[in-house]
Amino acid sequence: MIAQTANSTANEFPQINPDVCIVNYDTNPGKLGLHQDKDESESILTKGLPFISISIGDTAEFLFGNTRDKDQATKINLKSGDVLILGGESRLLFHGVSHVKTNTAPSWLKEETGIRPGRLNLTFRQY
Ligand SMILES: O=C(O)CCC(=O)C(=O)O
Ligand SMILES: [Fe+2]
Repeated sequence: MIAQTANSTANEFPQINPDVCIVNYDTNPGKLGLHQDKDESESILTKGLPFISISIGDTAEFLFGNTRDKDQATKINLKSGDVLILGGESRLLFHGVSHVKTNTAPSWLKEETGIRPGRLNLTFRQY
């Protein structure tokens, strides 16, 4: 299942103690080709410990699947405030961003924070 409540998802994956937060700011097109995240240690990957991606600002079209073929990948929108957790059997899925959708950030966020056009993405990882 892809979309779950935070509570049910949190209970399914082993907890991580992140030691790194990678911060990216993507403007349109913000393309990130399909890849697997395998830089973490063998033991982290073997246990399926998740990494966590938080999206703020403009919406990204996010792709994931079992191969590097973007035509076979599932597409979902990651909107501002969405939290994506890839762990367990999903830990080594191929994933990427096809594009960032211009001017899709919530208007309250733009007004209250002055955030620039684009998508702020934070990924928390344990190495
Ligand atoms: O943009 C995202 O939500 C995921 C980013 C990602 O896959 C990565 O940094 O390896
Ligand atoms: Fe990744």
